[in-house]
Amino acid sequence: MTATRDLYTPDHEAFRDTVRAFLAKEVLPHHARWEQEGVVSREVWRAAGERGLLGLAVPEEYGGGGTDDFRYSAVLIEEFARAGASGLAISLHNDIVGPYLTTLATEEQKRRWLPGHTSGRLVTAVAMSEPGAGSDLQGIRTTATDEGDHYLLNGSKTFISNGILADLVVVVARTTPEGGRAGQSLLVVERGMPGFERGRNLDKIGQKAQDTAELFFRDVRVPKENLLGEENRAFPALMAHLAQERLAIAVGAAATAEHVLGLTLTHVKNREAFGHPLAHLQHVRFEAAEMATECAVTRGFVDQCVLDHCRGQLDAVRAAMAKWWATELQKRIADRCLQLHGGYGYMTEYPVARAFLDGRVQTIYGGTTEIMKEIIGRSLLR
Ligand SMILES: Cc1cc2nc3c(=O)[nH]c(=O)nc-3n(C[C@H](O)[C@H](O)[C@H](O)COP(=O)(O)OP(=O)(O)OC[C@H]3O[C@@H](n4cnc5c(N)ncnc54)[C@H](O)[C@@H]3O)c2cc1C
Repeated sequence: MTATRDLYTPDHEAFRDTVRAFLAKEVLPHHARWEQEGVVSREVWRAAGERGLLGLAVPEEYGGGGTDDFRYSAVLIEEFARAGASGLAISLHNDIVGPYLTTLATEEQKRRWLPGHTSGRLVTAVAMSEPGAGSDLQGIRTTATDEGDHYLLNGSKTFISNGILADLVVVVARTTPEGGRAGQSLLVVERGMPGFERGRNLDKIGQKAQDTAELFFRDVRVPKENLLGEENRAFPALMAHLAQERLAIAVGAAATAEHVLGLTLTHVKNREAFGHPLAHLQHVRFEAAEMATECAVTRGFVDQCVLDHCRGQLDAVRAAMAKWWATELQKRIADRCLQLHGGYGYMTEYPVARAFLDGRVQTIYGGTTEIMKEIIGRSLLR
């Protein structure tokens, strides 16, 4: 079933070995405990930094990997997906927050934040969503009022990944009341700033080891030195990075779908009913055939998008296509594979059950399937 992939070189595959070794030693032995605790340890972030897995795209002078080759990120994401290691939000840190810091930060800010980002000393998050604004980010109500040498930040955010552990949070706030999209800015809020408080670690149906939290800002004095990029220019900055965020999610979705299918093929070969392995049933063979075909077609498109992204040619529309298609596929495959496991599929000790639960959010965060279709539809019917 495995097709040859032209995407990776031996160097990428060597990096894959590093990631696998890290997962086997530092992540998987602890994951069940983290799921109970609702959060991963700080030590695992440090360990990831020591192994060179953080800040792959950050220049070496700040302790990063110094590569602009997104395929290394793709390898990392694939291996985390295959391991079912949904607790450590490493792709969020590397592929989503990282680019804001590397492309928008001043030299002084880079020196302040990037060494911690790459060593795992500073866990990062991005806070856009609010109780009243998710898909429609124009509705953001968090305000940052100019007070001379600082902004006074007020408002709240919700569903923020790494929300409990984060030491640096890139917050989208309104700096111009009537500016619409044009009136928003990015501020970096640091752990310990007076008035910055965390709410509950939210109780989710999946990704149990991942901390997802509400954040509250009450008269937080954010120094002007913590403005990231230009004032009132958050929207173009967000748009510039969304394609990579969506591609990263699509890469994980394609890898998870393949992995879950692989587990299921093994299960139906071993599980007997009516005197034969389930795999002898034509229905099961057709299920397997359809799913394997869908995975293979998806893999081709997602790999092409990764290559396009490496060449600087992935546009928002194709990233949206990859995101909605691959995550909807992941959802369908997890559901069908769970069914083929029968009652065992409903037991959380089985990886297929966890994949079903952990993967459900993939069609929601990073822009919902419906918003992806809006982006694509608009581009076609403008
Ligand atoms: C586990 C988890 C982690 C997250 N991590 C982060 C994070 O780190 N940082 C962050 O900022 N946010 C994060 N989010 C928030 C996430 O990005 C939002 O949940 C998502 O964008 C959807 O917004 P919403 O929940 O407000 O839903 P809504 O916007 O209220 O949407 C509800 C439904 O309406 C549909 N809908 C909305 N508008 C349209 C439209 N124009 N056309 C058609 N249908 C539409 C949506 O597709 C959806 O089905 C996270 C969410 C979850 C669940």
